Amino acid sequence: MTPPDAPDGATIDAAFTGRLGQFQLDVGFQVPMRGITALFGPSGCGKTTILRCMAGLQRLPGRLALGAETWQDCGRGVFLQPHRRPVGYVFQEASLFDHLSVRRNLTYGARRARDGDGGAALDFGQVVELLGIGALLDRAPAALSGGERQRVAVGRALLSRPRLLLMDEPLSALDRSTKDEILPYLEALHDSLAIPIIYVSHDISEVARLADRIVVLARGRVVTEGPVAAILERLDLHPAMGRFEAGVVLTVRVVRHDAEFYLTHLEHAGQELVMPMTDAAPGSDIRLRIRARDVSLATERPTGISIRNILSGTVAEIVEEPDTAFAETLVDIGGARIRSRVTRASVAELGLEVGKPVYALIKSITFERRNLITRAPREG
Ligand SMILES: Nc1ncnc2c1ncn2[C@@H]1O[C@H](COP(=O)(O)OP(=O)(O)OP(=O)(O)O)[C@@H](O)[C@H]1O
Repeated sequence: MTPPDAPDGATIDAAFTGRLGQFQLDVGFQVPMRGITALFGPSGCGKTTILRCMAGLQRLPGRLALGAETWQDCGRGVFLQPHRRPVGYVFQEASLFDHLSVRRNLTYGARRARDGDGGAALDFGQVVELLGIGALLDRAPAALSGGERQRVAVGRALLSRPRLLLMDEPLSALDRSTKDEILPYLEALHDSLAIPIIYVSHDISEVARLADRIVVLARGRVVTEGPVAAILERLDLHPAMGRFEAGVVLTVRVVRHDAEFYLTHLEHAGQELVMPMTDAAPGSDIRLRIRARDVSLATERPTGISIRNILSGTVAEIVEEPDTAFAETLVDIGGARIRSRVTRASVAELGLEVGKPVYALIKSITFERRNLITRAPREG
């Protein structure tokens, strides 16, 4: 299945300004018309409102263009009504018709598309295969698990032949293990679809795993926007990004598998890493997420230590957090950077400063399978 890709350089250009009760929205962003763009930010920052504006469900002054197609331009009196916008919308809770089978729920979406406006066409069989819902077709929605319901909701949205897929915290109502079950399907969507996805989430590990780009929001405004790897290594975004889950994504090459110890050996810029065995093929690139709190620093290469991943690098940045015990550091390991959260006391004791050679110590165990993507990130 190789749907046509968006024309090179085509962008989604969105800008909305307006007041809703006490809330003031004033946002503008331009993102590639391909891949997954995450809208990330704390509760109440305006993520859902932006999606609703994009779908035309909320009418605020502004502008929305997909490539050469303008859906809204208040300056020119253009406002495409919601039912005329070829948008697939997936909500937190799948809103399926309970009296229809899964098959009829899916074809309901497909029927709507016949007099629709085109969009990246996927046929019924392709959608069913992509989402692994073939065995569910004759069931009633009441007989589905939460994860299965969400997959059917995504399938229904896709069969409406959207030109834009809007997903509003599609995993947040699911428990951890159901999330893990559904994430690979969302990754598959990313890899097979030409349809751009705007993905709302306040879970940074989900965003790190799925998204190509992040628009960081706070209090109705865009704090910053850019490729996921570049945004995640920014130490100055603490207030907007949260501390506990802070970390980076690192693209590494799979070198070989070690069946005896059940490990996979990886390589990044000439340095070796290991992780619990994955099924990714040797030679392929995978994406790891490494949390700052899982990385320690040493000024000499330690010996007699159980940690397998010891990467040499130099300190690129240090941000001490006033009135706390902690400092965030960025270590350049040759082309990529790793974040490490250490105490300010360690910074002082080890004499850490920009340019100082250090070793970043990462426990193998932190490379969890759910933090993996078997592809290199697309950066537009
Ligand atoms: N129609 C409305 N009238 C008044 N206030 C509104 C309206 N719609 C949204 N708001 C307010 O706008 C703010 C942003 O809401 P929004 O749902 O977009 O946030 P969010 O970032 O999606 O939050 P969450 O992550 O909790 O879903 C909130 O303070 C909300 O109460």
